[in-house]
Amino acid sequence: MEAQRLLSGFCSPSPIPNARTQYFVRFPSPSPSPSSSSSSSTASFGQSHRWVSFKARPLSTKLIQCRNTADTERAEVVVSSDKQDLTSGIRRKKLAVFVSGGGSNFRSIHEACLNGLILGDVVVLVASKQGCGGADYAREKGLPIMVFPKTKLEPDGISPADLVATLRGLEVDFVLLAGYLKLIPVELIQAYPRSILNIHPSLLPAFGGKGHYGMKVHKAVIASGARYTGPTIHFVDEHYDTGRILAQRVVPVLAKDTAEELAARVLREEHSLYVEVITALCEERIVWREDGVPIIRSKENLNEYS
Ligand SMILES: Nc1nc2c(c(=O)[nH]1)N[C@@H](CN(C=O)c1ccc(C(=O)N[C@@H](CCC(=O)O)C(=O)O)cc1)CN2
Ligand SMILES: NCC(=O)N[C@@H]1O[C@H](COP(=O)([O-])[O-])[C@@H](O)[C@H]1O
Repeated sequence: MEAQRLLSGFCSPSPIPNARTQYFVRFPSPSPSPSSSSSSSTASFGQSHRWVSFKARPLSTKLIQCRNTADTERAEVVVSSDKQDLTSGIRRKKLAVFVSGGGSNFRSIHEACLNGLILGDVVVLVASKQGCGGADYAREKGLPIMVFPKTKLEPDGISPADLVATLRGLEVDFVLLAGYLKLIPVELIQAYPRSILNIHPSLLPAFGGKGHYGMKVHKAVIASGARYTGPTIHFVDEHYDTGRILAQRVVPVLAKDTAEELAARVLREEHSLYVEVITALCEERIVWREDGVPIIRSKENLNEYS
């Protein structure tokens, strides 16, 4: 067995298993060979009042998870060599992104899919108008584009029924609104329950609803004297900005901020927050509390939520 490296890892099982708990360390299975033993083995653990420290022989440790089992007589420590191990067995998701403007969130999401951060792929862009930055980026990347809805200015736009049918035909798992400025129809809401997210540039429910979009939001925040703002990511229901809040991030409003300066500061946090949330969504780490509030389970520790 390779020289063991002391890897002081800690996990706080909750509830604390009793002293008789037997811990199992599960390593990624080595390349299959007739002699390879099972990848699980017991290991010696010190157990203090709240923490368990353990030795493990990591292949190349990046992530350690403490998983409680239903059986309080045993808790499992998963020493994983990389993210893939922790998401192995989870299917890559198909994403549809909806835009109306510049598309910087769309670009950020697409890049995170390409670089492996997000366990998913953008399979279609839906734009409210052909002539927007998001559509330009999709054309540059060779992504399919649909225009929705059909309007006088966009006669090639499709109907709600065709939108749903096309997304279903593409086997889209999640719909991500990223600066989309039209009302999502009830047909799509019903076809994709708990599967449509939107990002809004204020801390909802403040500064949300009809008429609250883009720079209008930042101007209203500054005019109100609010000292804090920030992006909100929420599930989409039939009305503007009233769906269940999933994630928020606080951004300071500075005394001499212009709306443009504030918008830029919030947008940077949007890019980071949306990629983090979509990563969790595609890794099936969204959990719905009994009161209907969605929360995100930590990747590193299955007992932590945000
Ligand atoms: N069913 C839903 N559809 C949409 C939601 C939602 O929560 N439920 N979110 C919006 C995005 N959004 C805020 O995050 C938002 C976008 C646009 C408006 C708005 O007032 N739009 C104007 C039209 C603007 C235009 O066409 O240029 C309007 O309806 O009069 C408010 C909030 C996306 N869809
Ligand atoms: N109410 C919806 C709304 O105002 N959305 C906002 O539009 C901008 C789109 O930027 P992007 O096109 O560069 O991603 C983003 O700031 C997003 O929060």
